Amino acid sequence: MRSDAATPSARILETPEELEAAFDVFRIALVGLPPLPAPATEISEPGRTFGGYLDGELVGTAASYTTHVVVPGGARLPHAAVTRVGVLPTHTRRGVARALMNAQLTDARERGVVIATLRAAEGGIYERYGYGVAGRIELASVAARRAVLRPGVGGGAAVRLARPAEAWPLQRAVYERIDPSWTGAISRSDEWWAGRRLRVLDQKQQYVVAVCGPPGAETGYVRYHPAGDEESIHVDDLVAADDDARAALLRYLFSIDLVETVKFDALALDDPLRVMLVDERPVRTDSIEDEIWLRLVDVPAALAARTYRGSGAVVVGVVDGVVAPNAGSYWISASGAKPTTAEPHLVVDVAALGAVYLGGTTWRQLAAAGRVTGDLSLVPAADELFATSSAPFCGTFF
Ligand SMILES: CC(=O)SCCNC(=O)CCNC(=O)[C@H](O)C(C)(C)COP(=O)(O)OP(=O)(O)OC[C@H]1O[C@@H](n2cnc3c(N)ncnc32)[C@H](O)[C@@H]1OP(=O)(O)O
Repeated sequence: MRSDAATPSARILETPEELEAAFDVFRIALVGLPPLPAPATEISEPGRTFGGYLDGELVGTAASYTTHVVVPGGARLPHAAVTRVGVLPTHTRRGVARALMNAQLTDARERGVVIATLRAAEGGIYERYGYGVAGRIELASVAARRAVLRPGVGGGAAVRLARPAEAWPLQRAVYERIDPSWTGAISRSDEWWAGRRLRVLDQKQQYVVAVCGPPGAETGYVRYHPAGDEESIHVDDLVAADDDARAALLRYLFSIDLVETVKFDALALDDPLRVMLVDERPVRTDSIEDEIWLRLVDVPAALAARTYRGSGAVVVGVVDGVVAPNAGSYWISASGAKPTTAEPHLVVDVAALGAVYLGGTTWRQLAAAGRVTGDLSLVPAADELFATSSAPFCGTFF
């Protein structure tokens, strides 16, 4: 029964029954998600699933995986991969998601998490909770027959198909051996792997895993599945230790008989694919979408952990309406970032700072959007400081 006066609350769920109930809430909220073909405990990190309550009834949920994220300069920071946020359609717009996000943020801070990221179902939801778009991906279709790699491209390593029994342990072993170090990469937890495997087995039974490199020392893999029509494949996951391994996997994908189109569901915006081809026109952008929504959970720690470039210095003022210790001024130069009592040159809210943190959104773009105030003549200096040599990219969906 609806009671408009009810105040939403959130708490950590512990028992298997509570976790099942939370998954059911998420399944109903995310219209169309099939039931989980295994106990929810298999995909839920203990202590990381929150329940949202109204009138004592479980009506919402939010969960996370504990991993690390790579930030500019290569540091790996404690990270919460936020996932499965949902509120029953009968109880939306009454503050349940806000209660969940705030409880999750407080808990993450207490555990020493520095950054939280998520993948948003809709673009209009998460900025209010302090998340900004820090990285974007390209979805692209490649006409396989016309995709010819340049003669100078490597990729001589042999590619073999993983046997069904080894496919999942092998993907994980290769990912962990590579230990991705690009800006935006994250580690993948036990529960993430369990969840991914269950979903793929449930929905994409015809998936194939191909690996390259010598057995026991593989340097990359690609997992793909046939698309709806019979002449296309979707690349779900492609991980390579280096350019050579990546080229070997691409060469394989473009040479599969009967496959006219290879669809990539997530390429970094500066992926070298086009440039590797003799003719780049077989690559067509289907869309560019937000990938990494980033929330700075601990602003001083996050700012201190990444590197900066150039010779300038700016004092950035940060506004954070939820996490009071994040608010304040930070002196940022190539020698580092630290809190200061100086007057800020540029002022942003924590979501805008999250957007520029990995270098995937620029201060100039924020300024054009009216999201920076202060002495805007220092925007180019801020951009020089925050510039990175590669576009942020995660490549892990959660
Ligand atoms: C990381 C992920 O898991 S992505 C998947 C997210 N889940 C879904 O999309 C499933 C379907 N949707 C839902 O379950 C819910 O609508 C949620 C979780 C998105 C929001 O839950 P609610 O409890 O309705 O949000 P809540 O009442 O706390 O709203 C907070 C604010 O967000 C706004 N808001 C909530 N959902 C939306 C939306 N879909 N679009 C725009 N604004 C929204 C509310 O209007 C409110 O605004 P205000 O702060 O200006 O008052």
